Amino acid sequence: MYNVVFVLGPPGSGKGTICAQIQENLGYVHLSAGDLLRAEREREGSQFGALIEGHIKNGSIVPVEITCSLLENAMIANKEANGFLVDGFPRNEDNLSGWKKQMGGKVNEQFVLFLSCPVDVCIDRCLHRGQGRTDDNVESLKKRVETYNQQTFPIIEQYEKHGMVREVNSQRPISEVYQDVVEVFSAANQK
Ligand SMILES: Nc1ncnc2c1ncn2[C@@H]1O[C@H](COP(=O)(O)OP(=O)(O)O)[C@@H](O)[C@H]1O
Ligand SMILES: O=c1ccn([C@@H]2O[C@H](COP(=O)(O)OP(=O)(O)O)[C@@H](O)[C@H]2O)c(=O)[nH]1
Ligand SMILES: [Mg+2]
Repeated sequence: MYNVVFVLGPPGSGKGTICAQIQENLGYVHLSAGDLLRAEREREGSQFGALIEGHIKNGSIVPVEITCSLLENAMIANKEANGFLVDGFPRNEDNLSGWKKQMGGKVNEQFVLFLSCPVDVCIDRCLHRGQGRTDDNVESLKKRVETYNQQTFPIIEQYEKHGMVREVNSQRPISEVYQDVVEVFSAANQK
């Protein structure tokens, strides 16, 4: 059984930043669904490059079969990890049902780390992220936020109903956010 922590929050809430620090210090392996999709988009011979880029630019969600397989392959390649930080997934109902179908019997879902941050702050961070992403522009960001509000937040609410959500306010300096996140992990791993 793989231990899994889902890390969710609006675009720019700091998911990647916090996951990198957790990976560094707590032995979890960081799997960013967005990074895996961008790598697949660039992979020579991939049949999915154009489809992935279309969704990324449009702020819509790639079909779960593609994303989930990338995640599972990355988990298989890192069997020795204490657990996995699944960053930016599941983002909609299709993601959630596909994940349950493919991974249901293979994972122990520990909790959902929800980084909450006001949308205007998040958009501003993305516009200054400086990674040259094709979706860090005003037009794509508008669609990404809409997708987050309409499709991703309801997934967080579902997990909340099962008592699985740990919310941390990420509209604060990174060191303060990280401190609270470490406490969440400590509490979860004490059980
Ligand atoms: N707590 C924070 N305060 C200020 N800037 C932050 C904070 N966390 C992340 N950032 C910056 O905001 C941008 C988006 O962060 P990132 O981790 O890529 O977010 P996400 O993966 O949720 O989209 C990056 O440039 C990052 O350096
Ligand atoms: O499970 C996922 C994760 C990401 N994406 C796509 O990849 C984009 C960028 O996702 P990422 O998590 O990298 O963005 P972030 O929230 O970190 O800014 C999203 O808008 C989606 O189009 C997707 O389709 N499925
Ligand atoms: Mg990210």
